[in-house]
Amino acid sequence: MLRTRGLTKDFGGLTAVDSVDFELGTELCSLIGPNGAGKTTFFNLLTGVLEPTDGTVSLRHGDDWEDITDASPHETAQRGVHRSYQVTNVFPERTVLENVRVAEQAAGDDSLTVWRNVDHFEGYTERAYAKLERVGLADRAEDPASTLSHGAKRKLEVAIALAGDPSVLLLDEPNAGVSSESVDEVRDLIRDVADDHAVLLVEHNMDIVMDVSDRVVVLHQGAVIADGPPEDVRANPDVQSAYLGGYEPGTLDEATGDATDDESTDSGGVA
Ligand SMILES: Nc1ncnc2c1ncn2[C@@H]1O[C@H](COP(=O)(O)OP(=O)(O)OP(=O)(O)O)[C@@H](O)[C@H]1O
Repeated sequence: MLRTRGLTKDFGGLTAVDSVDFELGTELCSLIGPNGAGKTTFFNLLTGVLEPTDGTVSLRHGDDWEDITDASPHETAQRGVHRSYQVTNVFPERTVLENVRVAEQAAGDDSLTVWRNVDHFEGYTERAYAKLERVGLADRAEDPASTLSHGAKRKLEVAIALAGDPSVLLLDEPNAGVSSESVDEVRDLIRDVADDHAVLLVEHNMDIVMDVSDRVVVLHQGAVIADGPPEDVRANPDVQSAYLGGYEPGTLDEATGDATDDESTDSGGVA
């Protein structure tokens, strides 16, 4: 679906992404690696947020590959590559439904009139509602987004990323800040959307990565050091020394240094 060849990004003297050859198929592929490995930079190159120093990004349409290296973020999204962000990206004062409807309109032909609330946008509303049903937020449709818990906000971000029916989903730490009670729900949602989308997931929670992934790619200092099924990657000595550091299932916080926040740190705090 999405392919890179020799993809490279230099920031001054630092090579953040180093000659990466990568191809995402119709699968759930996780991209892991230590802090600073280049994961976010790689996402930014795939989505046109950053221009590469070298290399190409291509998107598959049937038997053909379209070079989208120079496409803007908007053009990349229009071609069916959507992403969710590490940092919450919702309009807090708008309702949950409005947030998704705006994303549907932005993906459609009404991007200049996104906030107009008139009946002929019914189609967008219906499509937005369907996304909320998919992520399990239909009962919160009319609530302001600010009243959602961290976990529910993450689900809303996935619904926003689904708006416009992309073929490729790039999910950037969809579990960041999610309480331990909601982690399983978000994990199930990630697996569910992978049924009909090619998904590239950046995730620090190794239990989730090992559980949901069809394939795991490991970045270290901008380069791919391992690529394969989760069990092979977990057993790879290079990966163990660069990143996992003795990871055993159920011990992720010790392995990655990551922690999940309490839901109460969020503004709304609704479970
Ligand atoms: N705009 C920038 N200017 C200069 N250096 C940058 C810029 N963005 C990222 N870097 C550097 O590039 C390297 C890769 O950063 P990046 O954020 O892509 O890593 P990451 O794997 O996403 O890390 P994390 O897991 O902490 O999110 C880091 O050394 C970072 O400091």
